[in-house]
Amino acid sequence: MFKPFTLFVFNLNKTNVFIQAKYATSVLPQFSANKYAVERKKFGTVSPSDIDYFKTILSKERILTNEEDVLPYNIDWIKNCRGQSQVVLKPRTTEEVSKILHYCNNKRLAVCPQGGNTGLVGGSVPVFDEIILNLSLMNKIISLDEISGALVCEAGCILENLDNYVREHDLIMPLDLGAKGSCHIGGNISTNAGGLRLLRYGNLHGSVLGIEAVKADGTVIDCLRTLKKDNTGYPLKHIFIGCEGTLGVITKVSIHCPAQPRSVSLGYFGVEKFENVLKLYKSAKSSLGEILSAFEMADNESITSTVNNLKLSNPIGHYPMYVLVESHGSDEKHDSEKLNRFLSEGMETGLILDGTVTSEPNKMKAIWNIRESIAGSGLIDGYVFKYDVSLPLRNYYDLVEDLRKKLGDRVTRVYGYGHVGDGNIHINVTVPQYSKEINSELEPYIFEQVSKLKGSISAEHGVGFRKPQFIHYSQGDTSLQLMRDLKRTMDPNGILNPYKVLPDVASHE
Ligand SMILES: O=C(O)CC[C@@H](O)C(=O)O
Ligand SMILES: [Zn+2]
Repeated sequence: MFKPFTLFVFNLNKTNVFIQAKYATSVLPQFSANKYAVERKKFGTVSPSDIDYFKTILSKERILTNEEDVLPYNIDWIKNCRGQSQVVLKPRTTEEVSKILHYCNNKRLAVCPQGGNTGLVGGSVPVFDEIILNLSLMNKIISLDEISGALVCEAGCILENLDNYVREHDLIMPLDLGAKGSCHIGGNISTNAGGLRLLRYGNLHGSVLGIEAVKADGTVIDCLRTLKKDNTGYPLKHIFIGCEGTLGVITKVSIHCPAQPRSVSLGYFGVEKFENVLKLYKSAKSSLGEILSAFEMADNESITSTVNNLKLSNPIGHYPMYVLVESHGSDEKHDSEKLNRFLSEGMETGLILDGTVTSEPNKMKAIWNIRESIAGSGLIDGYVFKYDVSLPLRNYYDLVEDLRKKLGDRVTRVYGYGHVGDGNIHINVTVPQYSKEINSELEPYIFEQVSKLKGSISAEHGVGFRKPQFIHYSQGDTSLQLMRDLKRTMDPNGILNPYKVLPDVASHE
């Protein structure tokens, strides 16, 4: 039976348990209700005979059909989107993924590939009743070359587990993000996740050495090399990096792990205004040079949200802006000389008003925890409108101030924080409950402003199903057409993660 898509908004009570659900909207904004119903009919609905077939591939306990068991896989972690899937499949091998997709493609059954389900744009949960293909059991580490740093593993490995593993071999993972304890490396790669240290270690297009992925028809594409250099034909692995599961399901990855830094320090500073944050960034680049591993900012509202809502303690007083500066180096003496120069310059010029610098792992963890908790802290206010944009640094913070003026006390908070070193700011607007009126003031306004400044409407979280109708603010017609052509070539029946990324390519006749 056809079940309509629901974009749910859950209100959270103070203990983080959702207590009620309200519809934000009943159809995807880019489709009229009629068009949507027509689109949806292009896919089949899972029947008992399909389940019987899946039982020939997967053992019983790896097929979830009980409504209660399936529910957590249908809802994204910010409890914003809720699909209506009837079944979760948990393959253990690439061969199983291939057989499942081959079957689904023939039967026109839509599939939503899912990793740790930590995405922020609804890309990892179904829209309707797509089959959820959850990769959590594909979590084996296959090999690690300690000399080259090439790690090969399955897509369902949790990022933090991989980091712990490679650290035993004096290496680290090249990416780190707040969701590290539950996100999967396959999900990170298929969304091209950025995170906290992109400034130092670059993005995943640079770190990923190889990929094994399964196409919609079940064909296994083996690009699982461990080479740094390989100019033989089109660089296919890049097609899967950031495709959000719409062109194929990543099953194995090979990734370059840098050496574990021997000396790490973290500074947390109070700053008077955003202009000074930029000056401090310039100074950090020149004083710290190659050891600068992260330069993050959070405004006062962001820190207040975390400290008040999550009851965390802030080791420094109240300031309009906060900055985190981290160094990864190999020589403690040399690194502290650089840090001292940065600090004394910052204090002499008044750019740093107050702060703390530490190399103690527990203290660094506590400071990072404040920064990493900002993303979830707004949920306690009720509903969070989240925007993840790239902007030229000189305009980085303007939109936050602009929105504060525009929205006034009709919202609970407007706050900005993010990865200054990457020109990527997260703007969060919180309200007690979802409001259509506020939504229409924010969108497309924010995207229009970002587009005018030649920024990106999604810096690192992807497009998912929240933003396809806005993708044109960042991509031109000819680029979009090429993306559609690529989708049609890779997935002619449109079964892979339909309604995500591209507008109007849910499926094709
Ligand atoms: O939730 C957000 O808006 C941002 C999440 C994440 O990318 C972060 O940098 O903390
Ligand atoms: Zn971020």
